Amino acid sequence: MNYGMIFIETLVYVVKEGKVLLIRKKRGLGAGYYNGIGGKVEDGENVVSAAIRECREEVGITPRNLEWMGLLEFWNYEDDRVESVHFVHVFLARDFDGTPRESSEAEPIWFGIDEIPYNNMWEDDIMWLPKVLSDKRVYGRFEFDRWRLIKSEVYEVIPSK
Ligand SMILES: Nc1nc2c([nH]c(=O)n2[C@H]2C[C@H](O)[C@@H](COP(=O)(O)OP(=O)(O)OP(=O)(O)O)O2)c(=O)[nH]1
Repeated sequence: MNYGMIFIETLVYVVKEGKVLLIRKKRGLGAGYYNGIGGKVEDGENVVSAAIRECREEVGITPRNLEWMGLLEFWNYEDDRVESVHFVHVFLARDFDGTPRESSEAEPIWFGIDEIPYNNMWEDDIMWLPKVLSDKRVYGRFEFDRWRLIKSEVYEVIPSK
């Protein structure tokens, strides 16, 4: 959903047999980084249907039973001006249909939970993704200047699951 500079987005982490499915993003913002599967919610979609569509488009799988794990806010500044604000809903999926395949946007790769390549990921991920993968819900607010992290706040959502 694009309200000018405000975006509603999704991120899905598929976890199965002690591994998490990440993508290596091939283009756009964050290209070259490993990330969960996701993108912008489009007009007429709800957040869950967008999360499912992005999984199908990016890696050809359909997640089952998405569990909502939290909300992240990414505020990107250019000097003192807000360039864009991204509200990102994070989900876990413990099962899926289909077989992960590469697309023009993403290459899917499984990582052991202890082998997640945080130094090739967005800087904030190490502050909240371990909590999500330990089944904790999170709320995070991050400020960036030209997409370099300058401020962070992370909370576990209480009551937890
Ligand atoms: N893990 C993580 N994900 C982030 C961070 N910042 C950020 O925008 N993302 C995610 C949220 C969205 O899932 C994704 C945005 O991807 P995108 O702009 O390519 O969206 P899209 O697939 O709809 O692409 P497009 O059609 O606009 O090209 O990146 C971050 O700091 N950490």
